[in-house]
Amino acid sequence: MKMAVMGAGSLGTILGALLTKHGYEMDLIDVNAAHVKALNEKGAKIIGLMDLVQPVKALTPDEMTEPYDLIFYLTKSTQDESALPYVAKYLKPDGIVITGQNGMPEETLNEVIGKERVLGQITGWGATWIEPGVSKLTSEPDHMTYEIGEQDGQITDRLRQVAEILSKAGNPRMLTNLIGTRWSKWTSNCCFSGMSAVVAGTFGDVLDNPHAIRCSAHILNESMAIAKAAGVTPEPFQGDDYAALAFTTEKEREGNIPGLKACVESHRNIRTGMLYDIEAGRYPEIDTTYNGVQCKLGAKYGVPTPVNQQVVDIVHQMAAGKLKIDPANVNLIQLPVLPKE
Ligand SMILES: NC(=O)C1=CN([C@@H]2O[C@H](COP(=O)(O)OP(=O)(O)OC[C@H]3O[C@@H](n4cnc5c(N)ncnc54)[C@H](OP(=O)(O)O)[C@@H]3O)[C@@H](O)[C@H]2O)C=CC1
Ligand SMILES: CC(C)(CO)C(=O)C(=O)O
Repeated sequence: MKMAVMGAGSLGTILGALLTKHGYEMDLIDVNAAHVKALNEKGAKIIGLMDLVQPVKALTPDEMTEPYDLIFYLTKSTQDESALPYVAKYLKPDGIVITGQNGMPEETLNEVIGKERVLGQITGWGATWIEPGVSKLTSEPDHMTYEIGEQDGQITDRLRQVAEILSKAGNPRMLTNLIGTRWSKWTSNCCFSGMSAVVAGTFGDVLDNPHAIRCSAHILNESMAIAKAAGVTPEPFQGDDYAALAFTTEKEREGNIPGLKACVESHRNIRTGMLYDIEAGRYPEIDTTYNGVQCKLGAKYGVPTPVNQQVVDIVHQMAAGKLKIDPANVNLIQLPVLPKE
């Protein structure tokens, strides 16, 4: 079986290295020529919570020649436009692509690749690209989870086959409600990655700021209202029932905040990749993965998203250099007034 990781960055370098180590024929494909060179010459070096140097085969998209049976798709959503045409061109007619991106990425892939060839993967671990050839694993290796599913919820032979492959790089679980599980992770990302950008800090900085965590709670509320309007049943994610944290009154919101905080307490050191992107002068995933998608879906289903919209506006202004990367930006967000109880 001929396989590739498309977008061998933070996550993809590690996934590609681990699958290569277990004997799979893997190509690590990435636009960063210096990274590709280092991977080929020195191997993939994994640091942080894993210590591994693994010889790998890497190439740039322009060097692709052979069709693939299975492609793990791990570029950022802001790179879809440049990466997906290569996936479409080099995927066998009966091949599959599985997207491990955050957000709700399947729809975008369906349009370019065709729904019948697209599977979804919720990546439950983190990594940071350090320099050419090097990626840092930021989650414990035994917490490297992959929740994978067919878009129609069937447990198929090909899904089992992907689970078998991913079992060599962590712990896969097959889902019958991919979108329901995605919804909860996506909600969590919008609450904490979105607000991590606004507070110019870590998830812990969001947790410790009373106004910021209330903003996160309202983002969750908007997301759950959209799920209801869209007919989606959110599933618990990593044991946390985000849907149960929705509220209608101020009293309920305050009562639910400790539960919301508990969902990410163990991730308090994470700083959203959107901040790194803004600092590096790159456009962040706000419109294509995080709160901007909430606003688009809210508009589609007639659900107001005032807090998500303010997060999007602030991140846009930060990315355009019109607002400083400053924790005080959180004070710009105004919350909707709720009945007291
Ligand atoms: N990092 C994490 O901890 C987690 C990330 N995710 C999600 O997974 C996805 C990937 O994230 P992450 O690994 O951090 O992203 P990275 O930016 O680290 O990796 C993406 C890689 O794709 C490369 N790339 C860009 N354009 C193309 C192209 N046209 N063809 C091939 N490669 C390309 C990038 O190169 P260059 O940098 O030069 O543009 C980069 O090396 C995102 O959706 C993210 O939200 C999900 C869970 C955890
Ligand atoms: C939260 C995290 C680090 C992983 O899901 C992420 O992808 C982001 O905010 O950029």
